[in-house]
Amino acid sequence: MHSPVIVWLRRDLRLSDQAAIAEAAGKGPVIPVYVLDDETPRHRAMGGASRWWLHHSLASLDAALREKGSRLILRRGKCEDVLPALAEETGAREVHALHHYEPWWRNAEKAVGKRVALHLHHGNYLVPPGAVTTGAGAPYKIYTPFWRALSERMPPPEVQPCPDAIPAPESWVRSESLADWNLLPVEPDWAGGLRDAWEPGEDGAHARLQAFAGKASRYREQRDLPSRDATSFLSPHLHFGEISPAQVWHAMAGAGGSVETFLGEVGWRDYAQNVILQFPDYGGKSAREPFDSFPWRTGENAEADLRAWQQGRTGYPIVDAGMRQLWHTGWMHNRVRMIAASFLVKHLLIDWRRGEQWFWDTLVDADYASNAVNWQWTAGSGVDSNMFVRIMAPLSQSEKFDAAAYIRQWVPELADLPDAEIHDPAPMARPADYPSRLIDHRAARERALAAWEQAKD
Ligand SMILES: Cc1cc2nc3c(=O)[nH]c(=O)nc-3n(C[C@H](O)[C@H](O)[C@H](O)COP(=O)(O)OP(=O)(O)OC[C@H]3O[C@@H](n4cnc5c(N)ncnc54)[C@H](O)[C@@H]3O)c2cc1C
Repeated sequence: MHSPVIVWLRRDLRLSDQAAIAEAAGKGPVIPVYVLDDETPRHRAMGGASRWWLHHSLASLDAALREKGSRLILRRGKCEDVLPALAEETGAREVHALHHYEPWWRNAEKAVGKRVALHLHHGNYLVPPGAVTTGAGAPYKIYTPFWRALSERMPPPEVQPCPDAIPAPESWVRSESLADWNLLPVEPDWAGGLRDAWEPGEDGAHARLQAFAGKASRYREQRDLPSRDATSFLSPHLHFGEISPAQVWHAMAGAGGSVETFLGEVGWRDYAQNVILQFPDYGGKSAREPFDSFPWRTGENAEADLRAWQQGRTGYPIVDAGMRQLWHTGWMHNRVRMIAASFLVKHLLIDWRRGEQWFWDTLVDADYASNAVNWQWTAGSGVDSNMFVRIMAPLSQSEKFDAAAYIRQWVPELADLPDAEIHDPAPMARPADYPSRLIDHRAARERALAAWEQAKD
């Protein structure tokens, strides 16, 4: 009998197109393990919405493994301690895993690799991060040339099906209980909206992919309209690796119409990871110098404004609709993410890191790379942008992208207002339970530009 092989699962919770599982299944009995690690140095503990998702995704993966004659072993602790201990306990000589690029995962991979034979495979990005370089061999900092170079390497490799059976060891080692990990909220149970909106797991991911198939060809025309469900809703599934980007690519590439624009967005995910590989601290450190001494607002009033933003009570309907959609479902439409993020940073002059943290805690697709890159892009503090002075006007954005139905759905206090008024209700038209604006747009703009003048000197 061959000695068993451990498969270390992280953000790659699927059985198909999963190179670590495919490789291990060809070598001997497989022990799939998920380690809940909040302890590895610089590890960013998952936020509440991500933990909710993780619970259900692990349950779904365990059920899928059991159909293949296997099961999922759960352990908690530092990966660099847990995995060598598990190898010793089971007699496993090898650990197989997919590459991950968050700084804490790279630390953990180094530490684990010193104590047990660790084999890392690709498969969570269209192209392995770091592999797309300029002619001179340097990594790209800007999306457009990055995407052009990446496109030349498409299509991605063919998708690998799930092995027919995953060989099991003679006996199973102890697993911790998922329920004991307390990943789900209890008091209060705020996850009702998440339960209604999502089906975590590989089946849920493929159901989303199928539902999107009929819409992909009209993506460019409709993706900015928050009142339509015109995007794929694949982000949490891609984040947790319940579906691979290669599977998404191969399923969609032939859809015709403007599907190229959609594939380009999937490429943003690769781009963001490419930035994190170059700047591992990007989630907490602005890439541009003026932002080190930026006069962000702090103190009681700023904290009250931050809370109003988090609760969707800024008095700007499009911002409030987005923030309430986020709280209720763990997801927000991309155009509205841009508007809401810009509003926090420029209208309220609150440090982008406070917004990044809130999104980290509340998004089901919270992703270190995509979140940080998009927040820094919006703030103008990123390697790829210098746009602080481009201040989005929430009201005209709301009109331009026809957000009336979206606002009615998420801000029911305003549901009776006609389209012409709903984007910017006049003081007399505001229902008593809807707040007045935290700050007037023009005053906010002037304050932001003055702050920028001060920071850049
Ligand atoms: C301030 C801000 C924070 C964000 N934080 C995150 C985050 O934590 N996690 C996250 O996955 N996305 C984040 N995004 C990007 C984007 O909003 C979401 O990926 C998208 O809304 C998810 O919806 P969808 O799956 O329907 O996307 P679709 O439009 O269907 O796009 C398909 C896939 O492409 C990827 N993608 C699309 N747009 C982007 C983008 N701008 N950057 C990186 N990848 C992209 C996602 O994986 C997405 O699932 C953020 C955007 C902003 C402006």
